[in-house]
Amino acid sequence: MIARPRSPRARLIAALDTADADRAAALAAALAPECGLLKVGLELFAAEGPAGAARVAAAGAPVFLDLKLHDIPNTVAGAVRAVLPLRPAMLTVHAAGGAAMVAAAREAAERGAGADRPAILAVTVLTSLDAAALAATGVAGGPVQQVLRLARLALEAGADGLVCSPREAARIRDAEGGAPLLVVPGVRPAGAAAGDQARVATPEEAVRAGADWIVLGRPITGAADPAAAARAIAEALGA
Ligand SMILES: O=C(O)c1cc(=O)[nH]c(=O)n1[C@@H]1O[C@H](COP(=O)(O)O)[C@@H](O)[C@H]1O
Repeated sequence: MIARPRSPRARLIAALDTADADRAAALAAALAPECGLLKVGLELFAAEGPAGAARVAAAGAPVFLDLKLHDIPNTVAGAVRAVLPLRPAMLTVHAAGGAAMVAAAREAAERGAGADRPAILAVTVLTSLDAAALAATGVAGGPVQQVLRLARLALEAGADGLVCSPREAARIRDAEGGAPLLVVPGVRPAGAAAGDQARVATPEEAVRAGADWIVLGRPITGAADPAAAARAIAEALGA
């Protein structure tokens, strides 16, 4: 399983959110030397499937396959088995799928890939949800409380780590300690547009709060020079 990052550059995960495999491959080639991992998400996977993910992997950096699986345990286990040949370093499931589903994902990964398995990361509360949007889904108590509840559930079920916003990272570290891998999207360099992200902070704040890795998409891929944008973020973290 992937080891914790040892340098500011290694903390950086670039999200390659595009439906165009040629663009994803070009971004991957430019960004592989500047980042710890490259993230393949739903947009590229829906458009280009495993072949799209393989083109990103060809750039040479480890791949974070962010499929946010959320289904009955049997179906999630099957999906995990199906993507193992891509040798992702990280794979996401939704903690809200429940303990049995998270456990099924972990077991399928372990059986299929042994010690080489991807880290199973449980997404807690999407960073695009503010308190009102979360309440509208029927969850009482606010994002922090729900993130902490789902974090405990997922870790007890066998998740290796969590995905949360920078606003909850320190609270997770207080509650769960240093062991869980913490992957934090909703990250914006000072002055960058938040877009559809609701719970955001800067790269420096996210790392100070306890993030192992930070995920940035548009602030990097939307820049005129994505590699330079990634380098600037790593430099701000002390690279
Ligand atoms: O699992 C994720 O990576 C994820 C979880 C979450 O709660 N919020 C979130 O933004 N992400 C992903 O992180 C990336 C953020 O992209 P930008 O908003 O463009 O920086 C996207 O690829 C999202 O799919």
